[in-house]
Amino acid sequence: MPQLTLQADPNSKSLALSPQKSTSRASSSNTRAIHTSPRGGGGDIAKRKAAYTKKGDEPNLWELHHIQEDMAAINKKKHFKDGPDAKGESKGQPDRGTKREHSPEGGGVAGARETKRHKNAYEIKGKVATYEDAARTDEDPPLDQLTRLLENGQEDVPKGDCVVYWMRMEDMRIEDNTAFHRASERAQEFGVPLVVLFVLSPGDYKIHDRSTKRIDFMLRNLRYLKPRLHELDIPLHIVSYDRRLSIPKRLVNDVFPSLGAKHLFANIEYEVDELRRDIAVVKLGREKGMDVRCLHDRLIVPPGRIKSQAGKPMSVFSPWQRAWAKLLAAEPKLLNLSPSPKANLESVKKDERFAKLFDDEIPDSVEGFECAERKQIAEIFPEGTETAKELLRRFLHTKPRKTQFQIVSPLSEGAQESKKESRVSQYQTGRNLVDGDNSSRLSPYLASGVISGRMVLDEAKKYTGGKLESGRDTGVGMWVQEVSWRDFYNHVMSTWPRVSMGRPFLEKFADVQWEVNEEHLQAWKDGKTGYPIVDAAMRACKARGWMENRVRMVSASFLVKSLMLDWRLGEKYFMESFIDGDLAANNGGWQWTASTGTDPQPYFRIFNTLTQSEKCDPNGDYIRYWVPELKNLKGKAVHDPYHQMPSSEFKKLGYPAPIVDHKKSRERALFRYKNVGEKEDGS
Ligand SMILES: Cc1cc2nc3c(=O)[nH]c(=O)nc-3n(C[C@H](O)[C@H](O)[C@H](O)COP(=O)(O)OP(=O)(O)OC[C@H]3O[C@@H](n4cnc5c(N)ncnc54)[C@H](O)[C@@H]3O)c2cc1C
Repeated sequence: MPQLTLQADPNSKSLALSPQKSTSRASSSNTRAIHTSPRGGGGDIAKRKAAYTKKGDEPNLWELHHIQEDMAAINKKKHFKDGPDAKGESKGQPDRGTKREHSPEGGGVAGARETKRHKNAYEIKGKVATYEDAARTDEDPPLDQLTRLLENGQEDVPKGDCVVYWMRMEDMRIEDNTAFHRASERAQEFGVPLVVLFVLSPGDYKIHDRSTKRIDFMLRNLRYLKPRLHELDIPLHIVSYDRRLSIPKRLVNDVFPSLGAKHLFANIEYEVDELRRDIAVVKLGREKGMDVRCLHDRLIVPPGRIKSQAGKPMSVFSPWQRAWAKLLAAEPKLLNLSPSPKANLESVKKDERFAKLFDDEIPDSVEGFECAERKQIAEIFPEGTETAKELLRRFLHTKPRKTQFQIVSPLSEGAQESKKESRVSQYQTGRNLVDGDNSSRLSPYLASGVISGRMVLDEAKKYTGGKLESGRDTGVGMWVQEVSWRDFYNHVMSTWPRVSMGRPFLEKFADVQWEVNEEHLQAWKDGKTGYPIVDAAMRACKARGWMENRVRMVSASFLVKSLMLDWRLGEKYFMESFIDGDLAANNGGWQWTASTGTDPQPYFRIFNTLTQSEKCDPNGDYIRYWVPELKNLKGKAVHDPYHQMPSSEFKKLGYPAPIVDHKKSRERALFRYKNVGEKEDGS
């Protein structure tokens, strides 16, 4: 199979125009705006404009959009100077009126407060948006901008020679796919072929910290889809652009005209960069007389639908979740599945322009994202919607299996059918255990859209005789609640995009003082902290690209509260490692853990790693499997060998001693959260 190499993109000079390097953090966020200076200045913008003019480049709307946005920000400087009203808001429901508050929560504004400012590890690498940049983005979130743009649709667009559905790496399925279905309807109405477009964008993958496992999973799913699309005589057209900012222009100027396409359909991705890209596509497309439709599909309830009684967005999960369940009861059509797309006429192959697309090759790998463990990962997470459906079926109808946390196929034989003792029926307790397949393992499939949230809840509904349960008193109800967390964190990210720009939701914690300790960071990544449950989880993460929820929380908490390392370092590492890496969920999980997020774990509640270990892995099987140095230990010693064994015996294990003392590190964390901006030694 061919290997994808990065293509130079002559049309994308716009990248060179920005003097600020975009960063992986920016990725999901604000590529040009992320820098360490606390006050982004107009000088940068003037330079960028000058560079833009000097190069005599054709207008690139996306870049212009960024520049205009910055200009607008300067004009609004007065507005920002005073900082947000620290008292004005009730918890989690900032004003979303015409003049939005930019600090979601009272309690201090990073950068505005005079604190002893120590550079944090992450900031040194230039990964965190300034308070102002984030505030500006929150004030008029890109999703709102896109929505406004789409409200004034393009009228009377000629039908063109085909309709294009642009499949993204988050909606890789044929069934229940809103944009695919609507594109198919339009193609049928016009009597023209439907083409599926997939854009490979290594530049995006780099900047967005994509893992090799996730990119490989994406390619495997493309390979799964291609023959299924061909059965419908629908070609899968693959293009590749390394320079992500050039994508709108390349598609609108080159790809769509070459296909004679006037109508484009896509599902919305809620990350800031992706929204900005789509805004540019809509604008550029309209300039060329195209009709571009961006549709809600990813979530069960589209962002913005759930508001408090006062009409404000909600940031506390429990009331939000109740409103979510109430809305689904009132509008069950939100759960309706879209019909699958119809086949093209076979004559599509008579037109040379479309015929050749059937030969488009899916690369074996993307340069820079070769997955060394591909075979193993493909065994643990086989691709395809049919697999996802079978995993869901097994979760609902078969018993948990103790060996399923290992490197084994989830489709292996031996799963015993049982409704009464099925995994979902035991989910209330099972979800906190790591020594078996107690949860669904569907996160990679949901993150890549191989199966939809609606499809998943449709089965949950069937399981309970047609009524969707979402209360905590049954296993299935509790599981549905977990699925709603996915919606919730996407709502949060769409409403307060600041969270995806390296900013804490609670700005009052922006200046918590982190340690800068590369050795500790590396020990955490390598699973060599001397805390067995953390080490087991981190080694499992490396081997499988996946972790059970409980150990995601434990290992994240260990990084933040025990090692006192910046949560953004952990967030980035998880994204770079996970096959299910998803910005909204990952950021939500990290900000919860770091006590900086919406509805977070209070900062004074610090996980005791040892207690957590004994609860989530009661027999120590998970630890023994993933940390072979401890495989022969009996009883409780496996959770805490350093303290439970004579030192001479411990030394023989070849396993590290704990790199921090739990009690001392706990006190340190409490001090630093309580006294933001300070270190306990006054340094
Ligand atoms: C620090 C941290 C980082 C995380 N990073 C990610 C990530 O990158 N991608 C990701 O999909 N999940 C992430 N999660 C959430 C959660 O850990 C995983 O979704 C879950 O472990 C996946 O296992 P499962 O599919 O068996 O889940 P199940 O328990 O079977 O739940 C079903 C589905 O609900 C959704 N879900 C469950 N819990 C959450 C949650 N807390 N937040 C959002 N969605 C949820 C997932 O799509 C999941 O597949 C993170 C959690 C933490 C604490």
